[in-house]
Amino acid sequence: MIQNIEVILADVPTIRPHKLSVATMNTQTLVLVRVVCADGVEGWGEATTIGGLNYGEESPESIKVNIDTHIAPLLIGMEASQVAKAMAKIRKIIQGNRFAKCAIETALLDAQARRLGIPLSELLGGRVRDALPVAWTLASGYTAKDIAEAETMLEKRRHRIFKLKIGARPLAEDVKHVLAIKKALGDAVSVRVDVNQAWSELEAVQGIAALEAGGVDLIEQPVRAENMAAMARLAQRYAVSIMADEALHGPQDALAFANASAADVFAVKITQSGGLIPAAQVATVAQLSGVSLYGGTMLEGGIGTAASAHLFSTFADLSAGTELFGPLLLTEEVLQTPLVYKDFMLHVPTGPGLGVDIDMDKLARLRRK
Ligand SMILES: O=C(O)C[C@H]1C=CC(=O)O1
Ligand SMILES: [Mn+2]
Repeated sequence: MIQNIEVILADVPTIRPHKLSVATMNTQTLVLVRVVCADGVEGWGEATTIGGLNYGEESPESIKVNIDTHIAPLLIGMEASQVAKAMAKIRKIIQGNRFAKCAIETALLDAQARRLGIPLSELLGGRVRDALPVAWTLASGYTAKDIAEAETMLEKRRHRIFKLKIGARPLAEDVKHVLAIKKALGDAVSVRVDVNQAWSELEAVQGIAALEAGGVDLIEQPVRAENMAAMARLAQRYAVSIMADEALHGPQDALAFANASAADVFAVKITQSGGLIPAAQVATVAQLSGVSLYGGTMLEGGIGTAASAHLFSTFADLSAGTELFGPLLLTEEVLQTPLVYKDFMLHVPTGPGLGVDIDMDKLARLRRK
């Protein structure tokens, strides 16, 4: 039986300012959900977002209020092992709130996998790989700093795929910045850009042409999420891969995008999709439609990152890799044992459930009072 649901906010400084076209992050607010069951089993989930309300329509504070006030009371007393039944009730009664739903579903699935003594990946259909390629985002705002950061990552054998955040500055400046980094890092390295919706279609036409010619591999969400028609025109116009991110709010959007041939790659995010199961459906739609997959992040800490890793380990195709580096952007680790990043890969935990555990003393110090 589901006995208690607690939502914890913890503000953790980032290792350096992280500059996106929609926000500059100096801290990340972890939104953690703890579900306690009557049989003594506990599950954890995460609903972390980026930049308060700058990126998505749920804020850390709204997620906490909505779970505490509207979602938890619907679940208390329900059978904890019947995760699908619990989630069907929430999805029927509660509109929107995909991040909140994701955290709840993750915690219930974590608890159930622990109960069964199996890794979460096995409850999600079974892993086909034990380690995931993991990109790093260069977003200091300075070209020379970004190049030095990338070189350190290459030396440490931590990352060899780099995503650059652009769209805040004039197009010509952004193009110059990206091409300077690509030139410095060379052909053995994959350089990608994320515009976070900042360009008009005309800017995208001009920007993508220059970036493609300079050897950039992938263009993420160049135009507004709502503008599926522009995404389709860009995807058809250019050979370089066009990826949808903010446009995908679950399986229904994925189906519309696939039907419109509006992206070459989908960034699958468990929170944006509304949970692990809907995120798996987004991946299924992609695979049935010939769209490639990328494992996305909302820069979550260890819980959300582990949950995402378990799901992405089950994807038959993961040709664009992942960006599950969230915990590495933070100055504080909330897990008892950190996730393993080695030889350009994130290793998927092997223990029961998420296979990671919260350091409760650490969290007690970090949590918002
Ligand atoms: O992809 C996004 O839009 C959000 C996020 C993921 C990595 C990163 O640096 O920012
Ligand atoms: Mn993105």
